[in-house]
Amino acid sequence: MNDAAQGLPFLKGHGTENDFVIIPDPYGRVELTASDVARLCDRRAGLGADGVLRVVRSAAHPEAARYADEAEWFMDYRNSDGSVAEMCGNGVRVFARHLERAGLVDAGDLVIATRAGVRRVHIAKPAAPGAPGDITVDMGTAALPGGDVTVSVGERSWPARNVNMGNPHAVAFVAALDEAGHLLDAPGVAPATAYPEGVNVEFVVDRGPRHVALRVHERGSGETRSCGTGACAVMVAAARRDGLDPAVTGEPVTYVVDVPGGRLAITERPDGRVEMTGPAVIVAEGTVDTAWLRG
Ligand SMILES: N[C@@H](CCC[C@H](N)C(=O)O)C(=O)O
Repeated sequence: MNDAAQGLPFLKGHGTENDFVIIPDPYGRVELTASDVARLCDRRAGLGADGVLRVVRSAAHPEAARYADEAEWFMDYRNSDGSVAEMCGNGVRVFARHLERAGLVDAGDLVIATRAGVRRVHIAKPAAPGAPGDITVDMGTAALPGGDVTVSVGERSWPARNVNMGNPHAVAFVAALDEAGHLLDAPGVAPATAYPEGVNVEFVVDRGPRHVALRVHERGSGETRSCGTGACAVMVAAARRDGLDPAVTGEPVTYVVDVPGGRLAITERPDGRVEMTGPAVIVAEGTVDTAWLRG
């Protein structure tokens, strides 16, 4: 934290119940340590969230200055344990909703910088007053590193697909979502060399044609109610398992991906770009007591 700060303005929002504390910091003056982030995200002693989105002008952030001409705003995302991650799909939608609500951008098209590169975003106009439209994010292309991966919880294990959406995922198809138990701890993943930076793990079941449901254990946040990058990784893994590859057929493919906190629509296009559409809501705003945060 910046010692000069008297109180730290924040907002709270969520996308399919993946929830975030949002810290507006246009000039990059707020220094958030890992322990500050963990305190903010603490669900009993803090505000409670799966992660923090710091909203900084790209020009004011050393990791994003190179994007400043293209993307005015940089999403500085941290997991709830304070660790830094490259990308957060639900976070980008919530970040865009905050910018729109604050009057910093209009509905329509914008570009947001992330550690995984720039992401093109479309904010749909409200269908009716008070009914915010969905937000679509071009999530870039999925990388599918080869090699077998195995996910395990206790004595059980499942083959999984390694998918990178700017951040790392292991996608395991299971017979039932409760097979993986309570997910209090991070699932084991082998070989560990497949994920030198850690991994997000998705467990997936089929719900119908091009319709799946997932549970997720997120690196740095534990089990959450949704993961946007995870839903995209799952969609691509499910499509390949189903013998569908838009790059081969020339036709886009869309899957509905149910998450514990809602529903996302994910489309893979023939050029490999993956688009995610879903809701994003701001629910509160206020001021953090900086004496508490530093205490
Ligand atoms: N919930 C996010 C992903 C957040 C980052 C992830 N935990 C990681 O460490 O890679 C999403 O919606 O994509």
